[in-house]
Amino acid sequence: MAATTVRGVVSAEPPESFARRLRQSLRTPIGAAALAAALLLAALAVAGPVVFGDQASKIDTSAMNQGVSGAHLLGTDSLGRDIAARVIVATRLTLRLGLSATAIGLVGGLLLGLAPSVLGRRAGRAVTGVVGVLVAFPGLLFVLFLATIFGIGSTGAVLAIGLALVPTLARLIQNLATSVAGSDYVATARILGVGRFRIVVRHVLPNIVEPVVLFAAQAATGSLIAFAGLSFLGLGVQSPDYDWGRLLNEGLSRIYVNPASALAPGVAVVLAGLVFALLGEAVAQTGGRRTAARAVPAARTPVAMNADGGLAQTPADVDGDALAQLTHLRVSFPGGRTAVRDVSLSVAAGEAVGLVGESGSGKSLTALALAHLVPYPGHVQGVVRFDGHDLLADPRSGRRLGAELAMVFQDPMTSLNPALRVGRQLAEVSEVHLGQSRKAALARAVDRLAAVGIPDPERRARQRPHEYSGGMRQRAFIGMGLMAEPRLIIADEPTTALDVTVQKQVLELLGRVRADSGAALLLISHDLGVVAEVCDRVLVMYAGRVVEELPVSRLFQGAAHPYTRALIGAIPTMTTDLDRELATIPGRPPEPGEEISGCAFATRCAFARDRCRGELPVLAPAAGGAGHRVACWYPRAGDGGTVTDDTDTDDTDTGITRAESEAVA
Ligand SMILES: Nc1ncnc2c1ncn2[C@@H]1O[C@H](COP(=O)(O)OP(=O)(O)OP(=O)(O)O)[C@@H](O)[C@H]1O
Repeated sequence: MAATTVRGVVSAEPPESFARRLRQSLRTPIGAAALAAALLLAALAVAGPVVFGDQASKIDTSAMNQGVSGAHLLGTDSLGRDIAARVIVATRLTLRLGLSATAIGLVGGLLLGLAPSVLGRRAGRAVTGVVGVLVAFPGLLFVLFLATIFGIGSTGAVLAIGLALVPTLARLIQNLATSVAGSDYVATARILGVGRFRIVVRHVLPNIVEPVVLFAAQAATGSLIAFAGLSFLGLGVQSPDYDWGRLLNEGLSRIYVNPASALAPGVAVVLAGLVFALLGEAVAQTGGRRTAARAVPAARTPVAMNADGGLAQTPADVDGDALAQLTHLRVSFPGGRTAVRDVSLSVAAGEAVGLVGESGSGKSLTALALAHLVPYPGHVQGVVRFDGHDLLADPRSGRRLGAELAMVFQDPMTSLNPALRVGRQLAEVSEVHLGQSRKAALARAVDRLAAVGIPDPERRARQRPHEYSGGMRQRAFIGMGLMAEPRLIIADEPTTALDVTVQKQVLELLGRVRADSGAALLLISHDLGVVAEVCDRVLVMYAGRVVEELPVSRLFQGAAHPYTRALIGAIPTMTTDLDRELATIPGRPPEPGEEISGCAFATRCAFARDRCRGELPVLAPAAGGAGHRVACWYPRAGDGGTVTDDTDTDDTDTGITRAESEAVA
């Protein structure tokens, strides 16, 4: 599966980097203003009650209800207390209550937001459903409802406002967590058998911290205003305590006598809200710069692990020698989209098998099924065996995969967790699977980084992925696979995102790793040249099915399926005429949901006849010899090359066709 990326708000950079960018943001005019205002507010909250406390509470019956004057900048209240002093003193309580409510909202939001990532699918869905219902409830009504339940007063108001924030923050965190959960590095952690809780703490949380901070700043503004509202209505802070909302309430009754008594606390609420908004803006600027430049993986949902409806396995389907085996694999998605149809393949210990085909042919899903990683709501049927264990029948056996299966993804940027040091990520494998101590695991990580050719591995182990080049990241990721003792490496287009020289280094590294470890390889690639260089055997997929399987030695000379030959014909060579358009296969492959009767390639095949359009060809031994199977009614034979429309001369050109061989039989 191509590592599709979308722009998003999830942090893809490490915390230090975020802190550095935040510092830069705070040096901009908006940032500097936000920082200065926040410091002033904090100073007022800390020093205000100490300096102005007495003046604010001193009753002076000789100066009641006075207007603005030199002695009383904002006038006095009905007991002769100085309103300016009271507004300053109220800063501490107002901020304390507002921030407490925000903290409650944040903690509740994190708990509910991360719960679906930690709980099983069913419980997770229930939590998501509850949050969905709560989000639909109008916020203000929710606050009033809760305030009534918890009772009038500061504590009740803090609880009411805090709890009313929970659904919105929980929904946001759920969305962020889901998008991080779809990243390659979380998939890797799953393959490694890392528990859900640990994945959330180590991989998800550090990567959502940035947008959560941003939304928390906005929530603080909201709770400040909500508090002022509740106190104004008499549901919040009660006498003799006072916050800005309460002062506003008291001042409003005298607004015609002394407008400043009502305006001052109102202005204080607005200004404090602005400070929070400015701080949020400064954080947003930080994120804005990052999101413009960076991309994060598209959301994927939790791993589907289901056995129901699997096709019956017959004893003949089990290959005793296979390390990994798929039998009658079918992967479908809701809406009748079947992406993989009846695929059977096996990889023997130490063998290198290539999986090729156009984009969308089902290669990645086939490999993901083997790694137990088909994304939800994908439905997997058939038999998936690894080292004799039936992974679908016993999902827990998938946990065993961690040490024995290494997966290399296309995009090295998304394979490693951007928030963790590379050494620590590698070390996690040994800690989880080999039970090594932190120190020993780190030493092994350094050793493995050296083994994959990372220069100065000790220093590099302390760095984060963004400090590595693309090729180095891919090497480090391969090194991660070597932390345990992999018996199978699944490499999904491991070189596509790299430039040509680095591609060669990574392929050589894979070859060396295989030679050293004896691991088998399932290599997914668009590039037949790469597959021919690295693999022993090739399977060609088209529209979710394997249409040809043959030894690599026969690929370029003996391919029998018109599709395989067309793929070969489309490879430019040194003799390709650069003045002519490159060869392509006309038409497009069918969509996973499309009804296909007969051969899926028939509409694009120059040799298709009526039988091809009406009857599905199954994989059957080809004339080429042992290990060569083809799903075509009229397979080609000969020297390979570009498929041309030679329908008229078909029988003489292609040698023995299956139709003829069947007729002979
Ligand atoms: N999560 C999903 N939901 C729905 N359809 C999906 C999902 N993942 C893959 N598919 C569909 O399944 C088909 C096969 O996808 P897959 O990624 O296996 O193809 P591929 O051969 O690996 O392609 P590529 O070379 O582009 O990675 C595609 O048509 C794709 O649209």
